Amino acid sequence: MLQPIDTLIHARWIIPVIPTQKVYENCSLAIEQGRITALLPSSEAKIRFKAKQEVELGQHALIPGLINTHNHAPMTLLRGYADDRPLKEWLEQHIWPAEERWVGPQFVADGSRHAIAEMLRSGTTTFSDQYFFPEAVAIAARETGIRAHIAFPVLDVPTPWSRHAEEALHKGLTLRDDYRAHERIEVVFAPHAPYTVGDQTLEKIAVCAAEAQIPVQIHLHETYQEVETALKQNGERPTERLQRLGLMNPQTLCVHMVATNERDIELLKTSGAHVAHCPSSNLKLASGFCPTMEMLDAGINVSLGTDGAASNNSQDLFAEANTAALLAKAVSGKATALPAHQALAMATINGARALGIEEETGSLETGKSADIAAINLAGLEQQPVHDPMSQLIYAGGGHNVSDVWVAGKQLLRERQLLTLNETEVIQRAQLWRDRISGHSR
Ligand SMILES: CSC[C@H]1O[C@@H](n2cnc3c(O)ncnc32)[C@H](O)[C@@H]1O
Ligand SMILES: [Zn+2]
Repeated sequence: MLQPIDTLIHARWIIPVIPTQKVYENCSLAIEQGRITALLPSSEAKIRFKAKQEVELGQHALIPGLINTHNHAPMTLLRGYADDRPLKEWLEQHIWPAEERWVGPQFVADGSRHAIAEMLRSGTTTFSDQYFFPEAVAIAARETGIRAHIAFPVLDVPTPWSRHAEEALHKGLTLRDDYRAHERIEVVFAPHAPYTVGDQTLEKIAVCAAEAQIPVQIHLHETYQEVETALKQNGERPTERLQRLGLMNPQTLCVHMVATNERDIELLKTSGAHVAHCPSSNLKLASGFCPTMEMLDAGINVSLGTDGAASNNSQDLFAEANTAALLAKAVSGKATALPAHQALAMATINGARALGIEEETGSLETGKSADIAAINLAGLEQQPVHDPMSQLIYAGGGHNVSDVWVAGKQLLRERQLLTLNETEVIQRAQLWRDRISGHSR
């Protein structure tokens, strides 16, 4: 008697990420009620299961869905708006004025749906987002089926979403309450950066986060200028300040960590805080190089993020994995640094650890949520396939992703989005472009 299940996916290769470096050939994943129930040879799967839906992916690699641990999804609508400038000038003279003028619930809804469409089409099944009107980002994630960490922004200064930190905290915690029981969406703290949030607010967040076990993410040590200014102002490095305020711990995700010294690495190591590495954004804004190999060798958990589309300008986490691997070699002077399997781990299981959801996702293990990406390796540019892991990181990219599932639900089939209307997403982006460009800067 065949065992009834929901979905059976047969693939040429399955790369589960855990166990590390393992590649299974001609195997299948069985899925029941959104979870992986078995990973076994296809020959056995076909005589053991009767699935409602059976998918044959004879030239594909199945991997855990990618986890983008730092994004500002709605910024897809500002892609290309102010390129080729350093961070401070980019933010203060271009992005913040544009956000003040244009950002509202509809901008965030349209931009989020656009980013989610791009992420799903490049194999991302979970993203962590930090942006104004997080209610609208959460709705976009809820409606499209992707998994999300909605990191609500807290700044002491007025923003399009909040007049002051008090209001941001109140609105954000109400939103967290609204999603308390949601299986794919968690709402967490995002104090924007040490230079936009004062001690009092950071301390408040630290106490609340520790009490209620809420993750925190913050832009940290993004540039040398940030660290130098902080040292001049109060004689403390931002990492030391966060440590003093109770924010360096395993619930904190430090985004960027470019301008680091030995003391910062030691603090990251002893505190158990995580690092979100955003190599394209760091390169494009000329912020510097995050010493990822030093961090990984010290046992620090380093994940990957695209950052927003205005500073990348892509939402493709495969591209980040590729850039991270190449950059690590260049920075360390060692070709052995950050091999393909480690880059893939950074884009998957390390991301899950950074968000505190490693029990749920980040690898293709039985019992975990069926968050899966299938990558077609049949193309000219991927031949011959000596090592599928190598093709994924060094010879592929998000454009080779064919199918995606989140919690067992298929969201992408043969590159067609199943929960989003691609034409409508493009039309909304063009409408925003017309609005923004018709207005003097
Ligand atoms: C508080 S919502 C997010 C806020 O952050 C801005 N932002 C985008 N990219 C970066 C970056 O690399 N460093 C610092 N701040 C960034 C975004 O424009 C929003 O204002
Ligand atoms: Zn950012």
